[in-house]
Amino acid sequence: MPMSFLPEPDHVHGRAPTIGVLLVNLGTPDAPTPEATRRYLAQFLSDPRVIEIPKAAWWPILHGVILRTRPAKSAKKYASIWTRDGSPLLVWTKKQAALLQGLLGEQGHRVKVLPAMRYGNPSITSQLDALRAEGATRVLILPAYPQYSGATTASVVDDVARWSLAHRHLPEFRFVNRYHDDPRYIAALAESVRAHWKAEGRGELLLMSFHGMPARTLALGDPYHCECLKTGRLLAEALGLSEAQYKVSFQSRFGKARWLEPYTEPTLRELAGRGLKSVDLICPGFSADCIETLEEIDMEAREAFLHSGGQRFSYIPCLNDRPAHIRALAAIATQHLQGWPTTVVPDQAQAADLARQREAAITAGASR
Ligand SMILES: C=CC1=C(C)c2cc3[nH]c(cc4nc(cc5[nH]c(cc1n2)c(C)c5CCC(=O)O)C(CCC(=O)O)=C4C)c(C)c3C=C
Ligand SMILES: [Fe+2]
Ligand SMILES: [Fe+2]
Repeated sequence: MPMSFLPEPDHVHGRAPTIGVLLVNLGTPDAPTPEATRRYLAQFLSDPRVIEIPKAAWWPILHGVILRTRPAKSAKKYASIWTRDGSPLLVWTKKQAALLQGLLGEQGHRVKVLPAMRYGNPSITSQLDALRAEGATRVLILPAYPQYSGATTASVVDDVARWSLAHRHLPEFRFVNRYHDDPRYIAALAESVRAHWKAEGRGELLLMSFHGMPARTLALGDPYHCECLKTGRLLAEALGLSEAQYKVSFQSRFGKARWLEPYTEPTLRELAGRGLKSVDLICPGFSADCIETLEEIDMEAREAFLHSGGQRFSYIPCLNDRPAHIRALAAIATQHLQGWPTTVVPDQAQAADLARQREAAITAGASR
């Protein structure tokens, strides 16, 4: 614990309390350059939730090898997907936050929704500061990870806890741990697949590729693998697919250890080798397109499939800003906001008026 806490903002009497929602995703470099990518990877890969290797063993590898070689390679990949407005992951997360605030507002919930990144910017800390400056007394943390994992969801909780360590008057926090089997999320995925099939035609198989994790995390009790499989099964059911018509795989292996299997790219090669000509690929665990989907899947995995005998590779984009996705997020947020006074609060004069009317109605009722 620190010896003292950061100064509190001046108390404002009678200010309507603000309710904040923080939509958090993983994070991304500030620019597609080796320097910015190095800063981002250094923060990301120093997180003990992400790399579960004792610091004494990991530090020399991270600083001596990985941060000397990977930033330049990753920066090139980032450059290949960068947009005029910046990194796709950040662009989508900002858009989702704005749309979510708009939809919740239309539904009568007055909340302030801000985007945040676990690594890089805008940081969770800076956005919690911003909410605090606006007088937020309650904050719902909504990690944009449908499937819970220690590396992602729990790491967001760690960061919120770190921010809390520096403050005296804490807002009330709530956390969404998962929504991997939420019917509205599954329906949004199914709708996106059907729309894609309608526009682009339908492949022989739907491959559902999730971000991987070290295989040992499953044995250690991480529910991630199980939740990915359940999302896959529910999506297949929603689409009426038989077991032969879909498959779940795991991508983005990092390091030399075994990760969750089957691996996406070898699976695609194998399927092509066995004569599969046409595949549709969706990444249901990513709520926004990012380097892992746009580069690793839609460029690298596509090439691997087509070079192994496949003829048609059709990538189904992430849910991004699709209306059904925003509706799902709004429904999930609303469920977790229950009991908090999000509905538009009348000002004090109006409130007094309403109270008088109510009083009069009760008196009138009693005298009848
Ligand atoms: C969606 C869930 C994710 C899990 C689970 C996850 C675990 C995990 N990731 C790494 C290493 C890297 N991931 C990288 C990028 C990245 N990862 C996720 C999501 C999950 N990661 C996203 C959304 C992104 C995209 C970021 C972007 O800017 O677009 C990267 C960086 C890219 C690269 O250099 O390849 C690394 C590294 C580990 C080790 C891990 C589990 C322990
Ligand atoms: Fe990752
Ligand atoms: Fe990757």
